[in-house]
Amino acid sequence: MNPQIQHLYDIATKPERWIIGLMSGTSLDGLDVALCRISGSGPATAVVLDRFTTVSYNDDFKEEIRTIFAKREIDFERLCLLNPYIGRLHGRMILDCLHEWEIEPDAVDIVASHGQTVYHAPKSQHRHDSFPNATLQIGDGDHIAATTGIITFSDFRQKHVAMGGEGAPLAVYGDYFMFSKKGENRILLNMGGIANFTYLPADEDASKVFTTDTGPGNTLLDAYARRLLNNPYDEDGQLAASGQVNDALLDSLKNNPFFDAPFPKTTGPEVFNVAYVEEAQARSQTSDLSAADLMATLVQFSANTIASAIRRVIHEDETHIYMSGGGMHNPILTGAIQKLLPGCLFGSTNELGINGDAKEAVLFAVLANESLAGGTTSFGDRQGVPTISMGKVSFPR
Ligand SMILES: Nc1ncnc2c1ncn2[C@@H]1O[C@H](COP(=O)(O)OP(=O)(O)OP(=O)(O)O)[C@@H](O)[C@H]1O
Ligand SMILES: CC(=O)N[C@H]1[C@@H]2OC[C@@H](O2)[C@@H](O)[C@@H]1O[C@H](C)C(=O)O
Repeated sequence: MNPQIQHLYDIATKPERWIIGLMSGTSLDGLDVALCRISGSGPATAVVLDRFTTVSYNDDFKEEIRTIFAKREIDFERLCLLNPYIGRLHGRMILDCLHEWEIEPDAVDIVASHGQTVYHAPKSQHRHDSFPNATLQIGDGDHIAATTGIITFSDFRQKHVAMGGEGAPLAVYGDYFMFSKKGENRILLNMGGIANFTYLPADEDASKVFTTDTGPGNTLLDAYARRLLNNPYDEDGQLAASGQVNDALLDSLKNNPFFDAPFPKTTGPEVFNVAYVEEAQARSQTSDLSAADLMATLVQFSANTIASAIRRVIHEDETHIYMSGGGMHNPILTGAIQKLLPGCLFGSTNELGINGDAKEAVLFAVLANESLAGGTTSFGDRQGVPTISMGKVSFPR
């Protein structure tokens, strides 16, 4: 037997695994690195988030990714070059984190890497009948494994697509395993570039849980913060707070079939981008709106679409909503959502033991753990939540 297979088997049978989860999201702010100690599997999964940091990307690198990100036409050579480049960069970032934490790489059992999404194309978006749902993440796992010497799981989304899903959202699996609670209806709301929520019913029935994207979270806010403020984001929603919501533009922004489509569904910055806003402005004759009013309207757009999606599944007051993702730090956004859902109890996943900024990186650690040591939970026979094991294995040598 290849000794690396034996090593993988030994990891799968350990009572506790050290797994580093990595997420590089649509906000392109940096690489989230979550060192987790995980025992058990399925609903018995227990996660201790031992260390967490976000390693910021420098401006040149962000610009480099933006040249190929969420665009229909790109420099194909750049895409090809960035695939190994990002893998190696993420590998080096892991080693730097471990050095800082004074942890030897061989103490870590597995790296679980999401990679960088460069294009997301569910059928509802690409509309080519003869092609399946599609999504593409780069930053190849072989390069992470070779750079760190740690067995790496990567490219988690393709199995979901292979089983008829859209490749996202995958949060349903991790949220169910980590945060489901008998007797309490829960909503886990993540506000990254794109917002999504997971519904966890009080009866803990796996065949009812799902996660759906709701539309933009911060992606439009960030795009306009770059344009209007020359900042990566509108810190604490300060610009938005100084403006007034424009109802004509808000209505025009909400005019998209994505919002009425059934759950679960996914989207991305391929749809919700500056061109989308400019078209909505042209339709509503609001192209000369002030920077502050535009930002206020964009925040309200995210808040309205998040709240109305959640309202479609909550039937009782006092549903607990646990927030995560960078949007939870924007008080104008969270304030608007709370106003739209007055009966709900708001908190963050920090209260459930997982730092909200780390939740998505932890998810990939949990998915790798499940592929190694679980795989027995059935999510029923439903579209969008296939019962699957995800991630491709890269050995270091
Ligand atoms: N203090 C703050 N005020 C306003 N916005 C903030 C603040 N802190 C973080 N954010 C927002 O959070 C974003 C980062 O969020 P996060 O890291 O969750 O996104 P992501 O993981 O890249 O996205 P996705 O989940 O869509 O892949 C920033 O770009 C910014 O918009
Ligand atoms: C294709 C892709 O990268 N989608 C991301 C993105 O960021 C948020 C939202 O859009 C979600 O669908 C997904 O990530 C999370 C981790 C998920 O799959 O659950």
